[in-house]
Amino acid sequence: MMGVLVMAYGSAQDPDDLLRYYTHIRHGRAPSPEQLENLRMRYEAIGGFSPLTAITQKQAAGLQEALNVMAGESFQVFLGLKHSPPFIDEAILDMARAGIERFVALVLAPHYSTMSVGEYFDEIRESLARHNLSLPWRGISSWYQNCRFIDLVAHRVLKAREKFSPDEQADLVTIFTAHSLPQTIYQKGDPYPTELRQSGELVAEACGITRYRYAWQSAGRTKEPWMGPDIVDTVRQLASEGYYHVLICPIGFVSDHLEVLYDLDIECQQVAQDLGVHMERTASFNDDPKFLEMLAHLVMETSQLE
Ligand SMILES: CC1=C(CCC(=O)O)c2cc3nc(cc4[nH]c(cc5[nH]c(cc1n2)c(C)c5CCC(=O)O)c(CCC(=O)O)c4C)C(CCC(=O)O)=C3C
Ligand SMILES: [Fe+2]
Repeated sequence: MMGVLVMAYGSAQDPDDLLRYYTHIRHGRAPSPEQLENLRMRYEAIGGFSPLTAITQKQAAGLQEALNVMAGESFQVFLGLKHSPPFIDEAILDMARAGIERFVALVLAPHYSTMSVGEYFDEIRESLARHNLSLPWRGISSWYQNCRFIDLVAHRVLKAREKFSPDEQADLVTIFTAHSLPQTIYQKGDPYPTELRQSGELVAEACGITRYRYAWQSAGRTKEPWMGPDIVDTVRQLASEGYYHVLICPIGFVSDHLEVLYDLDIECQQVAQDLGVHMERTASFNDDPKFLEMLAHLVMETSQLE
């Protein structure tokens, strides 16, 4: 039996879990009361708390089903989250207890950065060492180039374009976004910025669109500089250039969560409306069976590599 360790960010369980969650994201440093209150307000604006963990659980269950159909029950999926239970460390222990001898590690984020996917892989190494386990494993660093993924995103882009009239579509600008990171990744030669560009190019080519841009979203509220251009500034910039129809494709994310439901649908949408910009975004994959089939293919292909 091959283990599949599916990993994602995790979200607060309920409003009472917010301080613990925020402190965990900040590597153990508690946020100030103002920072906490600000975060609480953002969660309240999307209905109290994030749907992320529930969606991630459905994705893991759907991936297990797809693997069962395609590979005859030779894979067992385990879920490990970065910042909330079930933690990656618990999933590693569960795998060992289940007698798993080797596993594929998959992060539910398509692009690689040392500060995103790299940290999930670090957590696996630390957990294995902590428990004196020596399971061989293969991490899927990134999967933004996977042609099935590109086709699925292209399909979502074409679908979302239908929300604009044919005239508006002729004028429409598509913006591909991913989570911003501190600018220190530029000095480290991190592949993340290039990977976002490549994924956008591939999708644009697949849908036959030529007017598109890139932006970073959801930059942290810290003093250090984060990667730009920011999505909100980009929408302002486009309006100043005379573009009033904008489609955002948050290609760096595969679920609905705070970054999508608040940062795009509320914060960025408000700025767009104030400017008279018609803004839409592509729908998240969530537990779309086609998306989970794509992940199943990816896992099977990776498990067959020597
Ligand atoms: C690369 C990356 C991804 C994408 C890859 C991946 O998915 O792994 C991602 C996703 C997400 N980030 C999320 C939430 C948050 N991230 C924060 C803060 C931060 N993110 C960072 C990086 C990333 N984050 C970093 C370097 C910080 C600063 C830490 C510090 O301060 O040292 C904060 C703190 C407050 C704020 O800054 O807004 C929150 C609440 C949620 C879930 C929201 C929900 O519950 O629905 C999701 C999916
Ligand atoms: Fe984050």
